[in-house]
Amino acid sequence: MADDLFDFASRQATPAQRAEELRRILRRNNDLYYAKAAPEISDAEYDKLFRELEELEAQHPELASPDSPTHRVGNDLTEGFRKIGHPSPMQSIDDIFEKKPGEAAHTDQELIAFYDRLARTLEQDAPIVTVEPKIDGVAVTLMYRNGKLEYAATRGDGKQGDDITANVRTIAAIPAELPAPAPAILEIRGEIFMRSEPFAQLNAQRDAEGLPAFANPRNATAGTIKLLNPEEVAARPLDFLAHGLGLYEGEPLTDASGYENLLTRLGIPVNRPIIIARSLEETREAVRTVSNLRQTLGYGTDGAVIKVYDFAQRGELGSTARAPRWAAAFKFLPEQRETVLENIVIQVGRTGVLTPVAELAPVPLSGTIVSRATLHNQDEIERKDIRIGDTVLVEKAGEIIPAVISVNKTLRPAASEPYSLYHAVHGRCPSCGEPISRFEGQVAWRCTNITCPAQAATRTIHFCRREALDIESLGGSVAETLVARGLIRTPLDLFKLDLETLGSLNLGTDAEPRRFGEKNAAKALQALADARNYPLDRWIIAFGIPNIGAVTARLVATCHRDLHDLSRSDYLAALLELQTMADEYKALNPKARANKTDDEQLKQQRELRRTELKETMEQRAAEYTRRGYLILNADAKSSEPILTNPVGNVATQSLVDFFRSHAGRHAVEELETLGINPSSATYIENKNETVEGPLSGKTFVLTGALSRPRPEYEKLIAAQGGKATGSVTKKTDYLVAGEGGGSKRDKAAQLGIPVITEEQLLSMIQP
Ligand SMILES: NC(=O)c1ccc[n+]([C@@H]2O[C@H](COP(=O)([O-])OP(=O)(O)OC[C@H]3O[C@@H](n4cnc5c(N)ncnc54)[C@H](O)[C@@H]3O)[C@@H](O)[C@H]2O)c1
Ligand SMILES: [Zn+2]
Repeated sequence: MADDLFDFASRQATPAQRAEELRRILRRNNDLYYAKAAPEISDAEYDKLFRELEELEAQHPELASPDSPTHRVGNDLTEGFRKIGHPSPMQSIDDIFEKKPGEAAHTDQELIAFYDRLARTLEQDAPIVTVEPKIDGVAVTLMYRNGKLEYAATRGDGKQGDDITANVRTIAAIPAELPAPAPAILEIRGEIFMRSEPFAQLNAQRDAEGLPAFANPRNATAGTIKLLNPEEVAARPLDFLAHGLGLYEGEPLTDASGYENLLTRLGIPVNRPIIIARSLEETREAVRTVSNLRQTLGYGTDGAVIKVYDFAQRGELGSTARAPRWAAAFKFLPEQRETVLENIVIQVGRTGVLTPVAELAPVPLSGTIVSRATLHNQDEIERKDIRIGDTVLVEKAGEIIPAVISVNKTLRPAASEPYSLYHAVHGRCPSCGEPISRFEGQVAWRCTNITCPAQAATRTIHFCRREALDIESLGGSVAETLVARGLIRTPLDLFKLDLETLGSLNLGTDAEPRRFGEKNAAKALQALADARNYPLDRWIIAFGIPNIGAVTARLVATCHRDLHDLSRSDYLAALLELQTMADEYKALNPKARANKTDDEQLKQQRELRRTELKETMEQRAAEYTRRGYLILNADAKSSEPILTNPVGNVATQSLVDFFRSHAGRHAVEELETLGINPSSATYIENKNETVEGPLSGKTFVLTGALSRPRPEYEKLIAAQGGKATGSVTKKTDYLVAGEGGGSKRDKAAQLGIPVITEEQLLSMIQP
């Protein structure tokens, strides 16, 4: 199958290897989908991998394992939320597919098998089931005690979930109180989701504010219910529908109709329609009915849920660790079509991300004519080997933007070439012509130019944020308008605005003008005047340099006097040079297998180079080690120089790149012209001298196996006024020893230096 994800790997690997690989991929995508609400692959792709693993585990029972993703529900637990134990587990639902993609025959085969299994287990020819739309949202449980909403929780790991009560209280569809007589205990299971129309409005609004759009309503919902500020949640169009029951104490409930009636009386919105089917044929028909209703429901659905009608029969069927045996989710196939990919164009988004977009020969798909599809990023293009001129399979599922699923390689033109986004744009941003780059650990190519026209509004909004220069009255839609009306091209242009221009700025339309006003303008200009004197770290944040957050910005500000100093930083240059030398030193290690040789001359040459490198490193680092800006010491065993870069290699590179880039240099020059040179409020000339603490004047040596990395202890000791050195001498006050550490222990014993444990060290800091 040409569109098989990772099919190359599957042909090479043994079943055990493939199972491990699939589990790894599924776990990663579970985390992206449930905990981070930012999936990277489509549900259909996920389902295919999941099914492959299920089949593999069925064929090779020895490979089965209870912690395989096939035996667990995906885990959405996140930090920052109280955990709530579920009185009965919140489960998933087993999928059944219409047919395998590309397979014409066997339609409904899995549905028939499911129904047969129900009939057999229940010893009944035609068990009654219900069929209802499967809502593509986020599962939630609502606990009502004596008619009052006690808490709301996510599914979590199935056993316990995150307490999202405060957020759920903002959802209008969920009653806080139920009309009497209410059951003593009523635990409602249901779905929080967004309807298509308000979702589209939300995205339009985000786009106007320069925020990234949500890929689909489910992601938007999953992200929203995990926001820490309920006020923000209240502004999002969340909705709710009930579809299940947890703990219950009240008038007896025996079946799906009783449940539906009870909830209707209590004013809890129920997912409808719930079609009752009394035979296999009726079930198949009901599934078709739900499928045909899809376009009219007003919310995204990816299937129909089939459930046994009678509650006693549900009990009889029971459940597995992951899902009930009395229910199944019939997954609809998303509509797919083949067409020719005529060209790939690169769009520069408002945040600087370069997105490849396919231009297609127009095809009708799910009710619209599709002529463009997102290709996501270079990695996706490579993974699917998509080339210009290819015949591709395009899919549109729900409201998601059309996507290219696979390539029909049998129709590939002979002259086609692999596609490279980087080469297509000659390594430069199509909007501003500056070099593009990739962030550590991210797949997207970006333009990081602070003066890129495509990003003017987003950059200005960022520049004005509270954590940056706190000019919030000029952020948001005001920044948009300033850019749209050509009054600013870059954030720095803000400093050139005058009272009259800003005051008469029209925030409305030509027909309905709305002036920014003199009073607001005066306040904004005052905020800009204040910003001129804000400390260096806030300016570093304002520049929006890749990989630089508030913590790094603050750290960098302690090592530089002002922007002028930072923009020509020898310290950052030294860190990069030292890292390069340390890497070369390591690469020449004679003990490394790659360096095994009998060539004595070569060995000598390498040794010479290593000595030279070590000396150069020590010289280059000298000033900064003395000032406590970095640590360079030797590994006890190999005497390999170890560089501890407190800024981090990636961040260091990012900063250096920024200030060396055309755009960065230009920004610094422009600030100079404007008479702005932000200075550091936290600059420390010599970090070794200034720190006073419980360890002041004490010298430590670390040895043996410690529970934390050694550099971490070194930092800790330095932060408390102490000093950590590499070898035991008369000047050493304490040897901190974990397990092992033989020679240093001997030396300490010889010199009568006390040997202490990690715990003793920590208690010296915090008795
Ligand atoms: N794209 C990705 O990277 C990725 C990663 C993980 C999971 N997924 C998707 O999630 C699915 C697995 O997620 P899951 O375990 O939550 O299962 P699921 O979403 O397929 O089905 C179970 C859930 O359906 C919900 N539901 C909606 N309507 C319902 C109704 N009418 N009746 C009963 N329940 C209803 C319930 O909340 C229940 O928890 C996969 O099949 C895949 O499509 C995608
Ligand atoms: Zn650009």
